[in-house]
Amino acid sequence: MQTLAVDHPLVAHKLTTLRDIRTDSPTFRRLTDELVTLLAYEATRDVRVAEATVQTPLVPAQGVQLASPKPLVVPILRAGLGMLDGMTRLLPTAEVGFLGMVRDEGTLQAETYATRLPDDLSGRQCYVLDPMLATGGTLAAAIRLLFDRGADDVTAICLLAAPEGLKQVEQTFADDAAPVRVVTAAIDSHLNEQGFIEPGLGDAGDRLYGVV
Ligand SMILES: O=P(O)(O)OC[C@H]1O[C@H](OP(=O)(O)OP(=O)(O)O)[C@H](O)[C@@H]1O
Ligand SMILES: O=c1cc[nH]c(=O)[nH]1
Ligand SMILES: [Mg+2]
Repeated sequence: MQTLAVDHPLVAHKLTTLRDIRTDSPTFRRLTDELVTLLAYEATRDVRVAEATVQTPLVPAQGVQLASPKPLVVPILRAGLGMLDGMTRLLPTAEVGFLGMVRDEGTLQAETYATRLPDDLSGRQCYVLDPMLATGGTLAAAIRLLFDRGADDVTAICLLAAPEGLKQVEQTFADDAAPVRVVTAAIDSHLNEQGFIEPGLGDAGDRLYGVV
C-alpha cells in the first residue's frame, strides 16, 4: 500500500483550523471542501488518461483526456459526503457511487447500511472519500466491496489517519494484486480507548452535520 501524507503549508493551516473545537459547522464544511480539493490534486496523480489531439486556433496539439471507463468517486456516508463537492470540482466527469457505513461505538465494527454502486467495476479506478481512518475497519470493508465488484485500483482520501488504521488496511490488502493508496492531510499520533484519533478533530460526522 502507498501512503501519502500531503506536506503543504496550506493543508497544514486548514487542518489546524479544522481541529480547533471553536470551529463551527459552516466553517468546518467549507474547510473540508477546500482541503479535499488540495488532497485530490495529489490523489489523482495516477488517474488514467488517454492521448488526445485537439485543434488550437493555430494548429493541432497533442494532449490527454481522462480515459474510459471514468473514475468512480465513492463517499462513505455520512461524513464522506462532506468531501464530495471538493472532489468532483477536480473530477467533474467522474461517476459517483455511495456507501453508507457506520461504526458501532462499542465494538468499533463497521456495518454497511447502504450500497449504491455499479454492479460491475471491472477496470475502474475508484476514489473513496472518508475524513477519518481510525481503526481502518470501515475503509478496509469499503475497499473489499469495491474489489469484489472488480475495481482494480483504489485510492482513499482522508483528512486524518491513525497509524493503527493504516497498518490494518495495509495488512488486509497485502496479498491483493490491485494497488491501494491512502492520501491524507496528516498521520496523527494514536487511537484512544474509544477508538478516536488523537489529537484528531473529534467526530467528523457530528462536526459536519451535528449530533444525531
Ligand atoms: O476507521 P474506523 O475505526 O472504521 O472509523 C472511521 C469511521 O468512523 C466515522 O464514521 P461514523 O461511524 O462515525 O459514521 P458517520 O460518518 O455517520 O458519523 C468515519 O467517518 C469513518 O467512516
Ligand atoms: O476520531 C475519529 C474516529 C472515528 N470517527 C471520527 O469521526 N473520528
Ligand atoms: Mg461519526
